[in-house]
Amino acid sequence: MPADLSPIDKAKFVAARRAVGYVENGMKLGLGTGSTAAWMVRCLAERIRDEGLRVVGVPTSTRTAELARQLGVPVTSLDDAKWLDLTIDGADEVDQGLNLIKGGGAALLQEKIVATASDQMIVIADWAKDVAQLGAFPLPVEVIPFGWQTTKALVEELLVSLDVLSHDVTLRMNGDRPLVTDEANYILDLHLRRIGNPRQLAMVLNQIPGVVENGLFIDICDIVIFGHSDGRVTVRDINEGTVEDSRVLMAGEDNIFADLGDL
Ligand SMILES: O=C(CO)[C@H](O)[C@H](O)COP(=O)(O)O
Repeated sequence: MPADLSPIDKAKFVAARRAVGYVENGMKLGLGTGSTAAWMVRCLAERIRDEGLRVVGVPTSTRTAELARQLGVPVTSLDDAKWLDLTIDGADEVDQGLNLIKGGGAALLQEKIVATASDQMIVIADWAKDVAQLGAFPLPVEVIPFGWQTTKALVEELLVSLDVLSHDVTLRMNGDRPLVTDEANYILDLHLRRIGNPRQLAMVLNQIPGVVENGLFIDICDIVIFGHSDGRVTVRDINEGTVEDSRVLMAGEDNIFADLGDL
């Protein structure tokens, strides 16, 4: 195990490891984006290598596609796969109703399309993403570059009318240039007070011309697996509440992180 693995990375790893346990032979999978999703791709590659697991994945970003190819996880397009059995992805915040804020990694558009085209979505996250109410994490909104400043003004006007704006809406930058998404769009980050009605906000944001999609995932996630740095996971199911709070067990090991070096 890398000696300097942070407590957060340990938590992400155990959540990913547990989620990959839900994967069955022959499944078509949505592969999320971000550092937690990258652990999931590594754990999936391990099962493909060690158990001969047969799956195909639809990546939600060029980053995830590259990682999957490097590690020998077969990939295809959503148009080829058409419908998926399961998507496993990270999140920036998760509330008690399993509503999410996503898009911290600027991949929310493909992530939402892929998760919506799946029978089931499992979110994997470290314990710090578990919140009572969404909104402390700035809400990402993908907008087309044409007229983005007008779109931003319309978004601000809406947020003021809903009384949820805490301070300015900002254009996400990559150095001294706007960050450009995989779909050649920009990202606005909305700094809000806590979001009282995420369903309403998600709907009205998408009515604004120039807005492509927002990072609120409502009624999409079925199960959340929160990892803890001591190797425990908390599993929360949308239908059954918290169904499990246990340590991730691996064959004959005292140290849950002992085989990280193989990934
Ligand atoms: O939504 C996302 C990318 O658009 C990520 O899933 C989210 O930002 C969580 O990332 P990480 O696992 O690195 O904390």
